[in-house]
Amino acid sequence: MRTRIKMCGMTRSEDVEAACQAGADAIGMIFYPPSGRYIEVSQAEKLAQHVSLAVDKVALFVNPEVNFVNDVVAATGADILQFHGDESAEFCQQFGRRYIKALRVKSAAEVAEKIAEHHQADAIMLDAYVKGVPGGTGQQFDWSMTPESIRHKLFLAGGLNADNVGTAIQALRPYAVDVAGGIEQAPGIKDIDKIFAFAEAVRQADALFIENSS
Ligand SMILES: O=C(O)c1ccccc1N[C@@H]1O[C@H](COP(=O)(O)O)[C@@H](O)[C@H]1O
Repeated sequence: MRTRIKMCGMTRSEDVEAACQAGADAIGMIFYPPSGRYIEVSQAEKLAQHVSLAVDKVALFVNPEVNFVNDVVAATGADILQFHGDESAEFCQQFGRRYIKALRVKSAAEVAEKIAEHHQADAIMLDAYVKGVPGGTGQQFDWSMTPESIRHKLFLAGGLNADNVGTAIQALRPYAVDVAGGIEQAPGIKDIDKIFAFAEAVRQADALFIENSS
């Protein structure tokens, strides 16, 4: 299995195109106004037109209004919704779209409880817990708190970059890795070299697995 790649927090068309060229499987757009990576719906509508055919468009929200989610989906054609706040399972399911439920890792017990609550989510993202900030902090969490049972639908996030993503893949074998800050020069402004380096580091880690298992 190859590790899927989601590159998140896109604000510029050239970054979207570079991510698609580098081999990203999904592109994330952030609809959480306090984020330095936030984009308006009208901007996202234009950005979505630069996403390659087989690359999923992910719309990220933190405790959004229902109408706002519907507006974003209508404007961007988002394939996948990512809920990064305290949304209930019922809330996430009502849109009839595939969705990723992001959980911030505070304790193993709490993660287990939330995974059980969100067992119908298409994917679970684990990200670092930082008080008062819902995500995109550039911080890593203690990977040993990752339950084995969700590896097949795990999006690993939190402080990943080209230097540490290989170690993360070796340690956890997640379904996908998710990155925002690790491919940037400033919030929302991606660095093309870092985009390609990240994708290459993932490919190298996957190749090592194939090599070691043959
Ligand atoms: O990136 C943000 O600003 C953000 C804001 C609110 C919720 C989630 C957010 N980002 C998500 O967090 C991951 C990890 O970010 P990083 O690599 O540690 O910088 C990011 O990929 C988004 O999925």
